[in-house]
Amino acid sequence: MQEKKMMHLNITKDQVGQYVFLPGSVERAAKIAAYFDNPVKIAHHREYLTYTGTLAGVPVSVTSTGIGGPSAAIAVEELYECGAHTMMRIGSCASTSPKVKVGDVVIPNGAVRMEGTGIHYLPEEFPAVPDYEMVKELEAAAKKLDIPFNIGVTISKDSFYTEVSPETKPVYYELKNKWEAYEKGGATNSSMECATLFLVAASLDIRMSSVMISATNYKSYSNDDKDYPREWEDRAIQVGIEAMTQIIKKDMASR
Ligand SMILES: O=P(O)(O)O[C@H]1O[C@H](CO)[C@@H](O)[C@H]1O
Ligand SMILES: O=c1cc[nH]c(=O)[nH]1
Repeated sequence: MQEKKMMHLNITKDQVGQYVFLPGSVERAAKIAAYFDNPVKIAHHREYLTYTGTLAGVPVSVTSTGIGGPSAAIAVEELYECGAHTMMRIGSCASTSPKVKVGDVVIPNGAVRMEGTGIHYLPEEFPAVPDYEMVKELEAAAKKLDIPFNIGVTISKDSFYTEVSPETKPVYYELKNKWEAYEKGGATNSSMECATLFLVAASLDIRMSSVMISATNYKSYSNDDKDYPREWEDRAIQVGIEAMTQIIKKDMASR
């Protein structure tokens, strides 16, 4: 009988590793795969581009998740069904604090749930947090590579332009108050998938974390592609690859 192929990712169980990187963008998936040994393109269906290779001799994969929680949740569910148990978002984010400069690496230790997919998994009072051991490995990797980093609360929102230009939106009164409150609460950055990923992972009892590159300086938004700091993306990728390699090695040693 032909093996089941997942409906959205177009992958089968034997085609992916148990350790998976989750960038938002398709382009970043290819960049991450370039760090694997023997990367092979597995499938590209909708926003989901998957490569599999090895790190420390163990099969690893990367799957792009597209933009936002709904598509990211689908990726995690289908990868989990194919056997993955340890996943890491390698993303980009916006700084919401003077503590985070453009090009800094950000490692979330919790996420504001300004998103809708997570409520389909766990009630609103449940915290969206990454796996603690993975956060520690990411911190160690950033220190080892001497890359400037911030560990802090990330804001996960379902909409891009309500943060970039909130004053143009009918519910500005609410957006303004919320963003001010998040900043006062010490949130250091924002992006669009972390809370969902942390909550879906909690509901499946698998490990999830995130490492991101700050694409903006505090309060200096630009939606002009020429201002996007692609040259810094490799920093987040390097930290993620190093941390995942150490996680794999520790897992192998404790078997
Ligand atoms: O660069 P990625 O990983 O896609 O992350 C960020 O970029 C997209 C918005 O431009 C959202 O997906 C946001 O989370
Ligand atoms: O400005 C940005 C950059 C990345 N991700 C976001 O959500 N916003």
